[in-house]
Amino acid sequence: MIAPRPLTAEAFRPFGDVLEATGEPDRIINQGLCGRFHDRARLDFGDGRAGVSIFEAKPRSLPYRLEMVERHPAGSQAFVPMSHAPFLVIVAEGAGARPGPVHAFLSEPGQAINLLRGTWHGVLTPLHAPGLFAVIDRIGDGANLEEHWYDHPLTIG
Ligand SMILES: NC(=O)N[C@@H](O)C(=O)O
Ligand code: NI
Repeated sequence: MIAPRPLTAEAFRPFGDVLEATGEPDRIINQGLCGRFHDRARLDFGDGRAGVSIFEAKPRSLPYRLEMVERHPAGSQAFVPMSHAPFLVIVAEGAGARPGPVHAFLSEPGQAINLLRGTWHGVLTPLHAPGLFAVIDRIGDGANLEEHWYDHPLTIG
């Protein structure tokens, strides 16, 4: 069984970015009433363009049966919760044809993620309703989805 670890920017850095309001803001704006944590995601949309979509995903529960991971070779993908709830983040190492070791993370309320272009990941996995997320990813022509189905599903949790 793969046990989820707490989601931290440091641990997640090889796979993507953790978006959160921690530490001092980079800028104080709006007459001092707002802190801006500026430009925190390594976005990459290749030859496409940025799109914002809304996902309404069914909540899952732990232990979670991981049947597949996927990756987007043409662009990054960010998941921004629209509810104040943790969600499950699953990624796998490797840039080759097959994913490497799998890692699972449990987010804190208030954290969002941006997956780097080409990062193997489990699909969006909320753990609480409503599974509402804003998703920022590549809109464009051409294939942008590769899937790897495990012969024997992995257990997370
Ligand atoms: N297919 C799709 O739009 N979503 C997936 O890429 C996902 O990671 O959830
Ligand atoms: Ni995806």
